[in-house]
Amino acid sequence: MKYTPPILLIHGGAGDWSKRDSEKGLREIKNALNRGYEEFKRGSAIEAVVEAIAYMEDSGAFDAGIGSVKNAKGEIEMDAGIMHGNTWRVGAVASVRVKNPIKEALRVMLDGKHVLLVGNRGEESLKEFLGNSQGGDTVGAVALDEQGNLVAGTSTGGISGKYPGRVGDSPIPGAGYYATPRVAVSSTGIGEIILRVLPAKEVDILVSMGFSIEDSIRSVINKVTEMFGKGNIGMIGIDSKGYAYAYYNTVGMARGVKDKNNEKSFVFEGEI
Ligand SMILES: NC(=O)C[C@H](N)C(=O)O
Repeated sequence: MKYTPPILLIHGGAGDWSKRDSEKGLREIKNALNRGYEEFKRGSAIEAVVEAIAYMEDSGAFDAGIGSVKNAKGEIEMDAGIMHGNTWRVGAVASVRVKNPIKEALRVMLDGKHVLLVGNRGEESLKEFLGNSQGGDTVGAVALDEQGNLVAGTSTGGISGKYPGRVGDSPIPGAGYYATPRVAVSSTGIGEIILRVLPAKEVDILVSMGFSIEDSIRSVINKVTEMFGKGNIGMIGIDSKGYAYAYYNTVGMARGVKDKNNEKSFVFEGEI
């Protein structure tokens, strides 16, 4: 459906939400949506995306920030990335242990020298928060502001029991997120599949060929389902005209959208 900028569309992960606290997930999606949307008053799509994701990292209801799942050694290692579509600027961090990985990713993007930094570089330790995982899922946000800025970001604790040092799709542009002058997209699901398919990049290619954001996201996810079966991917996306869409092949995906006149959020059925 078409929305009026400024628009914020977020997700709290695709997965089996029948086994999680979906009411809490939905409540926290609404809070994150409102927290991020506030930023449009003073900031741009960048601040809206970062603050919505930082809220979800701090919530504990999702597999990101303090809610991150643990690796095989019982430690938290998080990945995050952000991209500003209009300028192709991008910043990401992988295998970090900081309070808000999305803010670290933003620092990498604003610094501009590199795209992806790996490992801890002496930031605030998350040790005191270890063990807060409530089994939620990866978080992401996409936004289009009134100036036409398209921004996408994703943040995750990865996959429970992963090998130490494992990096998923979430900090990789074209996989866990992607933004161009045409679209902003965030993915969630099994990183080992998403890294093979690069669905966020594919959505931009399809939109550049003239397909709608809805058809593009649907066809990429249907392709993943054909190749790898169900239960492994969800995506949200927005285009430069304000068309927004969310789709997944899992049992649910926490998600929500907000503009001046609309606010919607769902975990299970519901059309963005
Ligand atoms: N739940 C997720 O979306 C996990 C994330 N895509 C990863 O594989 O690291």
